[in-house]
Parts: sequence; structure tokens; C-alpha cells
Amino acid sequence: MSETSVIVHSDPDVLAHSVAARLVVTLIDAQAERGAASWVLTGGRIAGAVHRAVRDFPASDAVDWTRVDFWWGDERFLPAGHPDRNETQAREQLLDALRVPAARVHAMPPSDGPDGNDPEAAAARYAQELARAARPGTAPLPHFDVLMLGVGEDGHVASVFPEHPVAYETRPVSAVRGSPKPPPVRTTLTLPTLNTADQVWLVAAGPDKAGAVGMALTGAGPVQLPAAGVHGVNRTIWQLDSAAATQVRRTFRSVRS
Ligand SMILES: O=C1O[C@H](COP(=O)(O)O)[C@@H](O)[C@H](O)[C@H]1O
Repeated sequence: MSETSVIVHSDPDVLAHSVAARLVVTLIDAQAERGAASWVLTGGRIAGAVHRAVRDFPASDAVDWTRVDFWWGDERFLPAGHPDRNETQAREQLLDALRVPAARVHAMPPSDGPDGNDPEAAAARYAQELARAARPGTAPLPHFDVLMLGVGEDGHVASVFPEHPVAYETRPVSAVRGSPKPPPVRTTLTLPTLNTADQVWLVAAGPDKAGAVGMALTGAGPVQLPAAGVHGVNRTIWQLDSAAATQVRRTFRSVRS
């Protein structure tokens, strides 16, 4: 049975450190169980704080980082090394310090990559990379232990935006054109793919997120509010700071369903 919980922390710093601690323990458990682990990264401000907290967390040495696969939930379709790429930020904030083998870092293709400035081809290429990592005989996706998501002020997750055609997409990975948030061209895992992760963690901080978080937890539709449409196969954890949680009903703060 899938479980949903809401955990509220006093401020963004405590939130980031708590997510980091939970992440480290979850990856240790996954490696003990399966020998390897996988983490789907996201972009944005609170994700950056989590990455730095993981990097600086003393117990992170208990994870064998050579046996963690890193995937991305979405990417800004920009040239390699561009400072606004989620990949560039994650490398600077975390991956460079962990010395992860290159073969374990599955970045989404950049706009100057093998397909050039063609986001549809880049999305198809990433879908192929996912399929290659899938266990034979399973769906065309690898196992994701933890999939972390930020939550946009408008309720977007990854680069699945409200009322945008990508919110209806059923292929595993999609190009996004006309993103309401810059840059306008992106690539993203789609809602059906996000929902294959063992655990989905939605992490949000700040008062600007309160409306979207509150609506997502009170039954909004996935096209109107993509954050409402993501669930882990086993667990969904909303990890919030108190400012992002002001519109979450108290009864939801430790919901188990
Ligand atoms: O553009 C993006 O924004 C969202 C949320 O970012 P935040 O700074 O408001 O936390 C992020 O989750 C997504 O990965 C990213 O591409």
C-alpha cells in the first residue's frame, strides 16, 4: 500500500538537512538490499540546498557513491556547462565532490549535444538511456529508489507545467516548448514516469509555494496542478518548511493512506 506523509520543518535550512539525512539513510538501505541505489535529481533552489547538505553530511560517507545512479527529472535545454542547467548546478553542488563514476551520471542531453538543438530528439535519446538501464522484462525504465521534486509556485513539478500539453504526455520523456518559466525549452520525465519511483519526495520552502502545496494536498487534478499528480509506488513524502505549509490542513501533516 502506498503511504503519503507530510513533514514540516521550521525553516529551509533545517528542511534541507533533514532531507539530506533521510536521503543518505534511504540510499544506504537500498544498497544493502539491492547492491546499488538510484536517485532522480531535480533543479531549483531547495534542491541546491539539499545537494550541499548531502555533500557536507558526515554520514554521507556511509553511501557507496560509486554504486548510485543519478538521473534527472527535468532539464533546461541549454548548452553543456550552462550555469542554468540542472546538471551543471548538481555537479557543482554535489557530484564533483562525490567523485561519482561518469557512467553513473545520466544527465539529460544539452542543446549542443549529439542531437544538436532538437529537444524532441534529446528526449527520445534520454528515453533510450532509461530503457538500456531497465531490468530485462520490466517496463522500459530503471528502478528509481528516490525521486526528488521541487514544487513551482504554479504547481509544476520537474518541467510538467499546469495546463501545458506535457501534462497529458504518456511517453516516458518529453520535450517541453513554451515553458512558462524560463528557459522556454526543456526536457522532462512525464507524469507516468515520475510515478514509477519507489519513493517520491516533494520538497518545498517559502511562502510563495504555500498555495500550490495546499491545493495539491486537497485533491487538485494533475493537469491543473501537476504536483497533485505525483505519487511514489511505496511512499510519497511532502517535506516542507513552515512557510510552505501554511495552507496545509493540520490533518494532512502526517497523513498515512
Ligand atoms: O525550473 C525549475 O524549477 C523547479 C522549482 O524550482 P524552485 O527554485 O522554485 O525550487 C524545479 O523543481 C525544476 O527542476 C526546475 O527545472
